[in-house]
Amino acid sequence: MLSEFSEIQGQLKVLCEERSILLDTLRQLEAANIEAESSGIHDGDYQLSKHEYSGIGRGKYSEGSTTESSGDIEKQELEDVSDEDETSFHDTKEHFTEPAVICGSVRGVADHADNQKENENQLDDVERMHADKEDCFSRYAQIERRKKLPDPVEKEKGVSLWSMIKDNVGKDLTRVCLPVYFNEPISSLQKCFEDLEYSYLLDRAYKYGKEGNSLQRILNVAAFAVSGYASSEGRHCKPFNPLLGETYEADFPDKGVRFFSEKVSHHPTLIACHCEGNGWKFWGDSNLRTKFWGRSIQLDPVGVLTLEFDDGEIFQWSKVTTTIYNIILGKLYCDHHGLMHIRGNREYSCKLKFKEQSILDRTPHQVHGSVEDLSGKKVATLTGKWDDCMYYISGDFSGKLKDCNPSNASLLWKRDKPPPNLTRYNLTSFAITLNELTPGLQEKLPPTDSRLRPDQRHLENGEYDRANAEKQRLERRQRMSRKLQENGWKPRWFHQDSENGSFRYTGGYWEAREQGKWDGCPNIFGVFNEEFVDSSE
Ligand SMILES: CC(C)CCC[C@@H](C)[C@H]1CC[C@H]2[C@@H]3CC=C4C[C@@H](O)CC[C@]4(C)[C@H]3CC[C@]12C
Repeated sequence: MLSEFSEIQGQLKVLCEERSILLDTLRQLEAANIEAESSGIHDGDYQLSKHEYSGIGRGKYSEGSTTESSGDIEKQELEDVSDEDETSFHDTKEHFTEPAVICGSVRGVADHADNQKENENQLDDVERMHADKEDCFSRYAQIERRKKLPDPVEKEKGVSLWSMIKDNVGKDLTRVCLPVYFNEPISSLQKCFEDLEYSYLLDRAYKYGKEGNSLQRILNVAAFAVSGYASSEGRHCKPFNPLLGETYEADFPDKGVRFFSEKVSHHPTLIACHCEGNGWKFWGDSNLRTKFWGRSIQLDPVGVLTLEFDDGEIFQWSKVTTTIYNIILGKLYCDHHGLMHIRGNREYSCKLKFKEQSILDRTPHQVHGSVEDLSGKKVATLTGKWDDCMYYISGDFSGKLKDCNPSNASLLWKRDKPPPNLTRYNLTSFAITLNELTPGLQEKLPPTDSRLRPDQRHLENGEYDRANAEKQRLERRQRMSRKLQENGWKPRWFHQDSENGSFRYTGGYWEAREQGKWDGCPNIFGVFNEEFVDSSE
């Protein structure tokens, strides 16, 4: 009896050890994967062997360790774990050439922020704003875009990350690939464009500024800066990490914008973007610094976003911190928190605080802030939620935010309703259109466009096995990227400023597209010489 007991005890011990090894592996995989994907988003093999891996003495990944390791060190270590690497995310920057139709009358939507008397009723505001939006849209070309993703060819599989790792126990853990099932059918190049969903706010800001209402201009810019976060609510899958040199174009005359992005570096992962609208240009590039906290992962975007109006007014800001919670157990969700300072080169600047969600918080996702003039005087107060709407009220209400409620404030932005029949990706109606090959588009695209990436296309079609096979093939290719870069590879459409290191669009993409001249755009998704990959590793 006793010996039986001690035998069971022994078995239990072994099981416990095995469990902790598994948990550890899981964490490393997740951290490396997030790191890899979030900015540029990669997927890849995780070379656990490189990172010393043993059940005992798991160091920084041990459960409950909340000591923050320095971002850089952490990143370095994560880089070692995964061959694929880093995380950088978007920035957006671009130009447009012909100023097109300018959105029509703004019909005094809360036109006089400076006019304290104006206490517009919320409903009125929404109606007016919608009329205003409609007005903008009717002046832009109407384009038929899809309303839903294709129906999946194969049945969805209930793969859990845990079962994936469990199945790999005893096998060579040095080369475990996360299946495509954890991805959403969007690349991070496309995800950058999601920030432009509410670009009509910039059209409106341009118009107000032109009419001499600079306060309304900055209020709409602030609403725009917040609106980019709305689509992240309920999204639990990782975007595809583009291959080095992968590009994405979005010609949306129906929104009056033209957007372009390119993955400009693989080590570290960097994406540069450039967008042109009517009367404005928006660009940026950024990298994500990742900190792993055990149960959560913190992403700190590095880099500056720039918005330039054709009349010379410029605004610059950086994105706030994003934390992804419950990466191991529980329901995964993300929160955005920190201070966003929108600096203008003229009269006004704006400070927005994204409040960190706390367990007891009954109203999460809050954003509050104020617009200041050159003397530092607060001239308007902003309040709202990043996943819902933003309001403003003239004057300084920052101390008494309760008075700044929707009944006496004016609406600046309201999020669009989610599409019917949500899939497990929870894409917004806008995101659903981003990977679509509209009729006639394929012939015009360069061979580097994200829409042509086979694994992403297969995932979108719900062909999971084919998607996985292609993903593994492209990941092998991705492994030569470091070598390529060391050998002097340069981005095709952006150049790096030697002073501040930021990437600016060099121009010429749309012109090349016009002529169908894609010289110097390699077939990055095609067949490649595997021998080269192996020798370059
Ligand atoms: C498999 C599981 C563990 C991973 C799920 C990860 C999802 C939730 C992560 C992966 C990459 C992340 C994105 C990476 C970069 C940015 C840019 C930042 O300025 C806003 C948040 C945003 C848009 C993140 C939102 C959350 C995100 C989509």
